[in-house]
Amino acid sequence: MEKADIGLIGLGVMGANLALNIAEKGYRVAVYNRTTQKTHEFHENAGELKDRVIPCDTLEQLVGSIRAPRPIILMIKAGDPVDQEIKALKPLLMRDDIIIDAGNANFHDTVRRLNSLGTDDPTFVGMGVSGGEEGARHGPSIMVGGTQEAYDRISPVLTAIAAKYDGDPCCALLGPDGAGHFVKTIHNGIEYADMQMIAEIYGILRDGLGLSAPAIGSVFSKWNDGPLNSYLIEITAKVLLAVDPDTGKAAVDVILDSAGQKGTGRWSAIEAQMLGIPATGIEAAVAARSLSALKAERQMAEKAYPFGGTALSPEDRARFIDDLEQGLLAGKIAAYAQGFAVMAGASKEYEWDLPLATTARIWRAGCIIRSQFLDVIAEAFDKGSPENLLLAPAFIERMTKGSAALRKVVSTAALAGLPVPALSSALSYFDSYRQARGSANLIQAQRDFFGAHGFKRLDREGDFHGPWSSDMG
Ligand SMILES: NC(=O)C1=CN([C@@H]2O[C@H](COP(=O)(O)OP(=O)(O)OC[C@H]3O[C@@H](n4cnc5c(N)ncnc54)[C@H](OP(=O)(O)O)[C@@H]3O)[C@@H](O)[C@H]2O)C=CC1
Ligand SMILES: O=C(CO)[C@H](O)[C@H](O)COP(=O)(O)O
Repeated sequence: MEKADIGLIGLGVMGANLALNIAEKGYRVAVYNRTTQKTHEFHENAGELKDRVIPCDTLEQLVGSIRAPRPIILMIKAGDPVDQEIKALKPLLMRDDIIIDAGNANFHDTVRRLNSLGTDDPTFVGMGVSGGEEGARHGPSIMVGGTQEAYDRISPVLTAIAAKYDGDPCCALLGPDGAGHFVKTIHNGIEYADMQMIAEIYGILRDGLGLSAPAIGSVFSKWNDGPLNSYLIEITAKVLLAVDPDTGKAAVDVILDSAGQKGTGRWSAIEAQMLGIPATGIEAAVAARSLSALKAERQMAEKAYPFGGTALSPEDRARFIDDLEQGLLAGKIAAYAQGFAVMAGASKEYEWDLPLATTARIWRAGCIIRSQFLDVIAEAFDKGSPENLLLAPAFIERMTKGSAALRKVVSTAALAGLPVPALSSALSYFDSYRQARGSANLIQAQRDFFGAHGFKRLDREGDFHGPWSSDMG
């Protein structure tokens, strides 16, 4: 039997669709899944692509079915299963073979896995893949971390299966070792912030303006034709317009208001903190999901503190809805600026030389946060390396207009008692960032008072202590 060009382990949601995508692009793919029955069901259901799929019951069979040197994609649950699979594969593979971990790995694990391989072990590549089920099947965004040599060997198949934006594949080598998985993690952190801000706007429209789900769906649908145009806004409109077949109610109205999370958003916030880069939108979004999971406590708290806010009655409803659109755009700009700042910080810290314009370009199609807005970000990085996207000329005008709307949205929501943690964090980030003289001089004074930590002065060089003593009245 003709050997396969590539192997793939893990036929879950992502792996099965990625395997079909690979086969559709003309490659023969050998597949293996821990639960063997799934492998055969997958093969049986592969339709006209069946002839390009080689189902394997064992890892030995999988390795034997691929033409050497073998690229093997792991698309399984992140964490310990990846270590177990690498351990089982290693003795079966040669030095020139490549194991590609395409799951949502923590980049520290990727670096550790790479460092644990000896010179005679196979090559290891950490690869972030975004786009969910549909993206995996028809074209995801692919963020690769590894050596140029390994990338050159696997890029023909990766660029073939990746999403295309204006004909360009949304796939790139972003740096060595953990760079690809780091960028995917921050992609997800931005995804969290984007989704949270959209949810907050939905909350204002539902609880503040009293709009029904389909009416809110129509608002998002209209916004998708404007500057907010993006996959997330598009699916938000579709979700809000969908009907639950069992009850006839809006589908969104029968869903429990507790958000799940698998780790990448939290890792983004942790890495931002470790690097000392403010990423308040991502942090607020992660915390909001955690708070949403405290359903029982929230029910008790609502009894203890009955809703005291007032429902919104903006004199000009249409104008307020315009403010919501512009405010959401401003919040989104701040969140993306933070995400890119975290990547710039990591690039410096780990000497990755991350290509930020390329990163924005490969996010324009295929991934969950895809939008034309990323084209503007790519151009901003092409024109220079702004310290922060908020300083890029293309965003100054947008933010000047958008921040005024965001201020109205946040203040109106706060007075009405409606929670807007990510939107308000974006506004505070913007206000703090554009304030040349902040209030941290007082914090420095306090630190010096209680811990003799010292401070710098505005009017001379050096380290100083203040004129305070503990018995000061
Ligand atoms: N779903 C999504 O939208 C996206 C997911 N990802 C990432 O892709 C990876 C796969 O996700 P997804 O396809 O959604 O997950 P699924 O839950 O659909 O599938 C999980 C796969 O992992 C396998 N697996 C689980 N535990 C082990 C183990 N201990 N040893 C070997 N194999 C194991 C499962 O095998 P079995 O059938 O035997 O249980 C199955 O093939 C994850 O890292 C995920 O974070 C990345 C981008 C988007
Ligand atoms: O990587 C993804 C999208 O880009 C996955 O869908 C991931 O599971 C999303 O994260 P979470 O489950 O924490 O919401």
